Amino acid sequence: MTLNLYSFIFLADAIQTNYENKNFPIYKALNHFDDFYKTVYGNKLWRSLRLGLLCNNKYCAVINNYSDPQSSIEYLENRGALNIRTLFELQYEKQKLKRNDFNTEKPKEIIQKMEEKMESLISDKEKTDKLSSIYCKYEKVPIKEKERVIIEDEEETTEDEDETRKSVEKLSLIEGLKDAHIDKSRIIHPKNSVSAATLFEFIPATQIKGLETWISEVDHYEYYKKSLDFPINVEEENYLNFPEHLNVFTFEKCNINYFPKPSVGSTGVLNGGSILPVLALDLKKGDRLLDMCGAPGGKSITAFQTLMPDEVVCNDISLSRINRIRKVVKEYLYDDSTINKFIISHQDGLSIDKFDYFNKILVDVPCTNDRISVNVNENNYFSSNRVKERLHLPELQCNILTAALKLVARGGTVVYSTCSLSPVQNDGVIQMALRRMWEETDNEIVVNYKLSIALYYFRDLSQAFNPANILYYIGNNIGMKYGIMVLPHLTANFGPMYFSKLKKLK
Ligand SMILES: C[S@@+](CC[C@H](N)C(=O)[O-])C[C@H]1O[C@@H](n2cnc3c(N)ncnc32)[C@H](O)[C@@H]1O
Repeated sequence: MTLNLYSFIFLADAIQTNYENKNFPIYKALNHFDDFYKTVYGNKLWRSLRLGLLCNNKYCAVINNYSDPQSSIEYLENRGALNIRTLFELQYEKQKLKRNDFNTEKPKEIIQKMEEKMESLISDKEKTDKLSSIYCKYEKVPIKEKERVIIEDEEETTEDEDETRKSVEKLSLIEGLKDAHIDKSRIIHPKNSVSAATLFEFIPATQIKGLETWISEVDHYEYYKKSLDFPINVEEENYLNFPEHLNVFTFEKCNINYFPKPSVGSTGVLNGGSILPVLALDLKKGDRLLDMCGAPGGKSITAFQTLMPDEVVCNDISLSRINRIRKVVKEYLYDDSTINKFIISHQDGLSIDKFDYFNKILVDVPCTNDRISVNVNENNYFSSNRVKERLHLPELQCNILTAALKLVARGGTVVYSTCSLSPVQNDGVIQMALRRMWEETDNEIVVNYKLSIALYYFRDLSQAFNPANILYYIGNNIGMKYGIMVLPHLTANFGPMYFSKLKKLK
C-alpha cells in the first residue's frame, strides 16, 4: 500500500480519540514533548515528528538463518520488500566508483545503471516532498490552546531566515567557547577525542540529583547546548562491513505495506531503526558481545544472525523480560549448538564484573521510549507514579554507559542507543559518561566521529551510514554531536532511534 493523502487523513482521525482524557499518561507525554521538543527541533520539524510518533511505525523483517532462510528471502522479495544489505552494497559501490575514477567512461555508465536500479527501488524525491508538505499542514491531533494560536499566527520561515538563524546559533556557540576556560594540557588526542573544555562544561548528572523539581528538561537542554563545540578533523572510514549473512527486509519510503505474520521461527520482525545500532557494532568473526540491557532480545538476536560472534550474552535486570527472551530464543534459535553461543543472563548490568572479556558491548538503555510514551498508557514513564524514575533516567543511562566503558576490553567498542528524541538522554549522556571516564579512570575513549554529525561545522552525515538515507529519515542538521538519529516521519516511519559508537583506545 502506498501512502497517500487519504490514508494519512484516516491515520490522523484514528489517533485523535485517544487524547481526550488529560490524566492519561499518553496525554501528559505528548504535552511534555510539545513543550520540550519544540525548543529542540523547532516548531515545523517537531510537528512532523509528532505526527510520525502518533501513527503506526514501520518494521523490518530479519531472516532467521537457523530456519529456511532462502525460502523466506524469496517470499519477501516476491512481496516487493527490499534487502537493506543490497541497498547498502549498491550505494557503497556507487560511492567508491565516484571517488576512484570518475573521469573514465565505464564507471559513468555503471553509475548510471546503478542510479536507474536505485530509482526503480525507491520512491522519487518529488513524491516524498509532496507528501511531507501535505501532512505538515494538516493538524488533527489536539494541541494546547496557546500553541495552537502560535501555529496559526506563525509565518513560515524562508530558507534565508533559517540559514541566518543557524549562523547566529553557530556564532553564539563559538563566542561562548571563547569565554570557556580551556586547560589545553588535559586534552587527549586533540584530533580524535573530546576536549577537556567540552567535558567540564557539561552539567553532571549528580548535580541534578535532588533538584529535579526545579530544573526542567528544557533548561537542562539549554545548559547542554552551550557545550557543543569544536571542529573535528579525523580520518574517516567510509564503509561499513554489512555482515554477509544478515538479511533484513523492509519497504521503500512511502510504502506502508505490512509484513505478513511470519510462520514461527522463519523471520523476526522488529522496529526498523533497531538494526542500525547492531550494524554500528561492526561485528567480526570471534567477537564476544554483551547486550547489557538486552530484553526482549531483538538486537541480540539480530546480532546473532550475522553469524559473526563467538558468544552473545543477552543480559537484563528484569526477570519478566528475561522470560520473554527465553520464549523468543526457543522460537528462533532452537538448534542446540547455537544455544551454547547465545547466553541469557539475569543481573544488574551495573554489577557485571567480567572485565576485559567482551570486545563489543551494546547498551540499549531504558529511556522514555517516546513512541510508546505517546501511544500506550500501561506502564508509561509519564504516569504520575513514575515521575521520579523518569527524571532519574539520564543518571541511570550514564551509569550504565560508564559501567560498559569500564567493562569493555581495550580496543573494544561500545554502542549506546535509545529510542528517545531527547538530547539529554542521547548526546547529553554520552558527554556525561565521557566526563566520568575522564575523572575516574586512565582510559582513553573516543567517540567514533565517523558516525557523528556536527551541525555547527556543517559536517555531512558520515559516509558509512549514508546509504541508510535511502530508507530512513535521518536527522542531518539537528545538532547531533556524538551520534546518529533516525527520526519518525510519515514517509519512513522508523525510530526514533539514536545511536553512538565509542571506542576504548587504552
Ligand atoms: C530499551 S530496553 C532494551 C531492548 C532490547 N535491547 C531489545 O532490542 O529488545 C531496556 C532494557 O533495560 C533493562 N534495564 C534497566 N536497567 C537495567 C540495568 N541496571 N541492568 C540491566 N538491564 C537494565 C530493562 O529491563 C529493559 O528491558
